[in-house]
Amino acid sequence: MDLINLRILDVLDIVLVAFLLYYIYKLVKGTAAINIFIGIVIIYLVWKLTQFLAMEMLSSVLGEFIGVGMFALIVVFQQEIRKFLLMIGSTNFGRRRKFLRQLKFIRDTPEDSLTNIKAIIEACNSMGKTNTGALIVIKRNTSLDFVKTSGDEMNIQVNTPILESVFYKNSPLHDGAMIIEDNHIVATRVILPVSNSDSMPLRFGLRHRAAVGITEKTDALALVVSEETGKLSYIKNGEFVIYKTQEEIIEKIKRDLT
Ligand SMILES: Nc1ncnc2c1ncn2[C@@H]1O[C@H](COP(=O)(O)OP(=O)(O)OP(=O)(O)O)[C@@H](O)[C@H]1O
Repeated sequence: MDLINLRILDVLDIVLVAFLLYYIYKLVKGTAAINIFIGIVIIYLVWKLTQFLAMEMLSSVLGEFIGVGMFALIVVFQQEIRKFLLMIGSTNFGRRRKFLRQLKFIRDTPEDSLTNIKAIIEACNSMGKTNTGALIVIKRNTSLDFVKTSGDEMNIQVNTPILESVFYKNSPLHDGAMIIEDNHIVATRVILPVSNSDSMPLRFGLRHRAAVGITEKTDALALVVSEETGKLSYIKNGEFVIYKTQEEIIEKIKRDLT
């Protein structure tokens, strides 16, 4: 019985390690950190091999290196570790929020705090038609106060004409990003942290890099209307989300916000 239990735990152990490695790979894929990650995996495998072959000296040298290397790793992978923890934390929060909402179904979230995604996407599409650039960030769990202060704080309920007029080229508010929290525009002209990921195609400029940057550092969602092409991009967890139709992007954002 013990043996069977042990085997099941072993399988679980391997599956969990595989998941962990997969997520780490996903986080560092396309960044300069990928080479460091591969280097570490190689050193670790060599260390394990030297242990297995009982090569005492080499194994103790590599063991020391890996022990100290842990601290170096935290420094080198600071951004990735942050993103990873955020990913884990925000998934749990999302579920908990959904669960709580189901529990208190009678006193559900007030209508006006459910973000009007349809209005946002309609505004983005109409801005796209006139090649009006826009950058909209929608808050989820992580606070965006650290960027909000760089812009002009406000409190206006989301609706299509307001969004369009903010990003209208001659509007004094059109520059920078807009932040939306619980269906309210809470800041405009916000300066976002720019991503330095080298996996982004060169054709994307600062607006797209800023959208990727904020979604790497927080769990927020970002929408970008390109001034050059009019195309709408949806960015989550530092990556461009693929969609085909307007209905599909609305559904995806709604799902990501619950
Ligand atoms: N760090 C930032 N935070 C917020 N907004 C920014 C930031 N950097 C640039 N922007 C916005 O992006 C605009 C310039 O975008 P740029 O042309 O470099 O981007 P792009 O990704 O090529 O987009 P587009 O396809 O619209 O040209 C700026 O006028 C500004 O409004």
